[in-house]
Amino acid sequence: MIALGCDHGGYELMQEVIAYLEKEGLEYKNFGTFSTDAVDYPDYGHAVAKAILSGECEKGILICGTGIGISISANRYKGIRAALCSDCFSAEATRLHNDANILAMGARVLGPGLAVKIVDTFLHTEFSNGERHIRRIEKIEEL
Ligand SMILES: O=C(CO)[C@H](O)[C@H](O)COP(=O)(O)O
Repeated sequence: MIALGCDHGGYELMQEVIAYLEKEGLEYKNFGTFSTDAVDYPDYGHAVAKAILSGECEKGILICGTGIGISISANRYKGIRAALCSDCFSAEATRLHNDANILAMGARVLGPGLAVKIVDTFLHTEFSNGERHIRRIEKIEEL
């Protein structure tokens, strides 16, 4: 199950992401927002982080205008590794190396075609399980 969260800046791009997930038959739970009415991005970053930490969802996708505020919000939670990506190389690398559990994107940064490719890359790349990467992730989680 993939947890989705966005603010008003990310709402329209999230509709493209949802269309992709539905086409691929991937299950998701949408924590909102559900319109372009102005909201506060931390509310959605927190909701998606909590859904992952509770075990309800395995991964998350967060979108705000830049992707910055909503990823900062999610990364306040121990055990959350939210990666802000604007390219497919980073989306692949953050799964392989960081075992990122949330993909964050900026709707005012990316076009929908690239954003959907980034989502596809993120969701279809497994953690490498490399010893050095595990050691580094454990150091992140120590704090
Ligand atoms: O990118 C964001 C946070 O990092 C927000 O989407 C952005 O700050 C919203 O701005 P506004 O209220 O002016 O639409």
